[in-house]
Amino acid sequence: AAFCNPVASARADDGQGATGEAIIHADDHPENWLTYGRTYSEQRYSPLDQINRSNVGDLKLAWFYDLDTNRGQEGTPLVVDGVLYATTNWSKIKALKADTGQLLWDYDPKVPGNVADRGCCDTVNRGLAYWNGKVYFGTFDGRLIALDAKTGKLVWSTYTIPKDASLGQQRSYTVDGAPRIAKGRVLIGNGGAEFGARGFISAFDAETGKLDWRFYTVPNNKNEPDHAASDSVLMNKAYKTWSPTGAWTKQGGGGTVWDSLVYDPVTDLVYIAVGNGSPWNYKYRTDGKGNNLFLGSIVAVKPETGEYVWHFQETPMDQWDYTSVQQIMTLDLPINGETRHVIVHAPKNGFFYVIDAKTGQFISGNNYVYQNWALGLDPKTGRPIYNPDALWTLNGKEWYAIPGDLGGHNFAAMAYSPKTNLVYIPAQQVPFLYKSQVGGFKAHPDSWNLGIDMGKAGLPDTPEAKAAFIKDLKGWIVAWDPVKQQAAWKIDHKGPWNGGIVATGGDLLFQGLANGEFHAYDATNGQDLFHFDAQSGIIAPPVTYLANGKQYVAVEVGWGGIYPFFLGGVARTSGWTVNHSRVVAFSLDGKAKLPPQNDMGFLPVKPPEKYDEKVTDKGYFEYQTYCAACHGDNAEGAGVLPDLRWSGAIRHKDGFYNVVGRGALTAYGMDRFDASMSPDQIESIRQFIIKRGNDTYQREVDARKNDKTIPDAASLGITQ
Ligand SMILES: O=C(O)c1cc(C(=O)O)c2c(n1)C(=O)C(=O)c1cc(C(=O)O)[nH]c1-2
Ligand SMILES: [Ca+2]
Repeated sequence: AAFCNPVASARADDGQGATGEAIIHADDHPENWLTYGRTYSEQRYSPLDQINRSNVGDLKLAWFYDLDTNRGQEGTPLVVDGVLYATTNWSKIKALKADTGQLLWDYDPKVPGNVADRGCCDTVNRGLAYWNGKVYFGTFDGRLIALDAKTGKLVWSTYTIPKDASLGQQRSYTVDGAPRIAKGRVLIGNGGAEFGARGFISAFDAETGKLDWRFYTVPNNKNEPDHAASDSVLMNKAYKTWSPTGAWTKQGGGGTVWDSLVYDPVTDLVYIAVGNGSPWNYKYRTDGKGNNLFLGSIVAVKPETGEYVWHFQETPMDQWDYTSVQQIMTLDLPINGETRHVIVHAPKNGFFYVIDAKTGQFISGNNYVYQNWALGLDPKTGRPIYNPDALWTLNGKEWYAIPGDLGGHNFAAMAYSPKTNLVYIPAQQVPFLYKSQVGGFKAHPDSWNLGIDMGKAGLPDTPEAKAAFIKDLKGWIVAWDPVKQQAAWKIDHKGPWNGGIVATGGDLLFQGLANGEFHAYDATNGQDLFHFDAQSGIIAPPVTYLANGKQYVAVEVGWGGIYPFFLGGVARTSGWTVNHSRVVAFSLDGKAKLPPQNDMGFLPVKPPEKYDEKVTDKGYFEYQTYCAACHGDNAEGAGVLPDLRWSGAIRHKDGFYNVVGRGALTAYGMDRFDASMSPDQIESIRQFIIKRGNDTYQREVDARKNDKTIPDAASLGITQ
C-alpha cells in the first residue's frame, strides 16, 4: 500500500491507520523517521545512501540548536515531512525545521524541579511518538501529553500512575522512556525500581487519552485482582514465583518498563521489556525464593486488550539490577535452513538472545561482553547456569560483578544492517560491588532503596582502588553476528557510556561518544571515516532523514545520565566532558560552526579549612545514601551537576541547610530533604564534603596546570 502522506488524517480505529501503515512501509518514505526505532522492527537502519563511505569524510555541520537544559540528552528525534521533533531533559519538546534547525514551536510541561530525585538517573527523556497529526511524550512527573504536531498546542494530557501503584512513601514513578503506538493506542511505562515501584504499562486511546488497558509486570502483593489485563496471568502463574512475604510486598517488587516497549505488526503482539527487582536484594525482597516473574523478562501481550500471550525470562532471581528493558529488535533470520521472525536482545546481563517472536521460544544465546555471573545458558531453555559466587544475597559474601548494575549494554540504541547482517551493540564494562545492607532491609524515603551496603558501592579514594577499578572500565562497539552468535569485529572507545547507533544504506554507522566526538564508521569493517568535536559527551542515538531531498544526520548532544551522575570523578575516563546541550545536524554541504565553549566546568574553590572529624564517617554514609547518585560517588562531580566540594553552599551551616533541608534550589532540581534527614544528619554531610574538598583541592588544582586549564585525567589518576 502506498501512503504518500503519512500526515493525512486517519481514524484511530483498531486497524493500523494511515500513520501505522506509513510506519510499516517506512522504506517508501525514507525521508521521515516516524517512530522511535524508525520502524516497528526498531532496527535503526535507514536505507538512505547519499552520504556513504566514499564521501562521509566531507561531512560538515549543517546547523545546531542550543537547548535550555544542560543535563543529559538521551532523545531520539522524530522527523515528519521536514519537521524534526526532539524531546530533551526535563521532558521538554522542540519542533525544528529539519533543514535549518529553526525553531517552529516548543512546549514545556513545567515538570516541578523537586521531582528530580524521584528518578534514579537524571531527568532525561528518550523520545516521542507520532500518530495522526499528533506528537506524544511522557513527562518525568508521570504525565503523558498529546500535542498538535503543527502548532504544539495541547490536545490532551493524562496522569499515567494509578493510585494503587503509588501507594506509600517508599514508591516512586517517573516517565522518561519514549511512548510507542500500536493500532491507535499510545503505550507507556515508567521507572522507579531503585526506590520502590511495581512495574506496569498502560495503553491510552491516541485520540482521546482515555485509558484502555493496563498490564502489571509483577504480582499484586496480596494476590488480589487489580482489575487489569494482567490479573489472570499474575494470579495463576507469577504469584507463586515470589515468597508471600519479603520487602517486595511493601516496595512493589520492581519490574519497571522504562525503556523498550515494542509493537510488532508481523506477529500482531506488543513486547514488554521488564526491569529489575525492587529492592535489588533478592534475599530481602522475596526471602531468597522463586524466579520472581516477570522480572528480567520479555512479555508479549495483545495490542487490543493487553492479554498475556508468552514470556521469556532472561534473569530469574535478579539481584544485580539486570534489567531486560533494553531495546527489543525484530529480524528475519536464517536459522537451520529456514527464515524465522525473531527478537534479538542484548539486555544488561551480558547475553545476546535470539528468541522466536511469535512464541517466545528460546533459539540461541551467547555472551556479547565478558561476564562473570553465569557459567553459560541452558541450551534448551536459555536459563542462566549461575556461578554460585554471584548469588551474593544467598551466600552472604561481597560480589564484584561484571557486568555491573549499568549492564553490558544500557539504553544506548543498537542498530542492524540488512546489508552486513550484523547487529551493532554499544557495549560497555562497568563493574559493581554488591554487598547486603547491614542489619536487614531498611527503606529510606527519598533515596535509593536497594538492600545493599551503599558505603561498599562507593570507591575508596586510594590510587590502588581507583587504578584497579578504572582498568575494568571499557566501552566499544561490537559488531555481532546474530546467526553465528559471535563477534565479527569491535571498535574500541576510550571508556563506557557512549551513544546509540544508526546504520545506513551508505554502509555507515554513526555514533556519538562519551568524549564528545561524533563519528562515522564503515559498517563492513569498523574503519573510522569521520569525526567531529561536539564539545560535550553524547549519549543519545543519531537519526538520519531527508529535507528538500538532501540527507542529514542529526543527534542530541549532552553529557549526563546515571554514569557521570553516580560514578562522579571516575566517569571521566573518556576525558573531561562538561555539558553543553544542543541538537546538531550534519550534511555534505554544511556551513555551520560551533562557537567556542567554556570547557573548564566547575573550578576548584578553596574549601573552609576546618571540619569536624567526629561526624565525617557518618556524613559519608548519609552522602552515599542520599546525594551520591546525582552529585557523584565520594563527593566528586563529573561535569554535569554542581561539584559540591567547590560549592558556596558548604561554607555556612545555615546556608547548607537552606538548600538541603529547606529546598532553596528546588526550581533547579535540588529537592528538600528535611522529611528524610534531621538537621544533624544534613550537617554531617556538609562536614564530610568539606573534608573531601580539603583532601582533593590541591590535586584538582594541579590537574588543571595545563594550557587549557581543564582537568587532566592522568594527573587525577583516572586514565586507563
Ligand atoms: O529500575 C528502574 O526503574 C530504572 C529506571 C531508569 C530510568 O528511568 O531512567 C534507569 C534504570 N532503572 C537503570 O537501571 C539504569 O541503569 C538506567 C540508566 C539510565 C539513564 O538514563 O542513564 N536510566 C536508568
Ligand atoms: Ca534499574
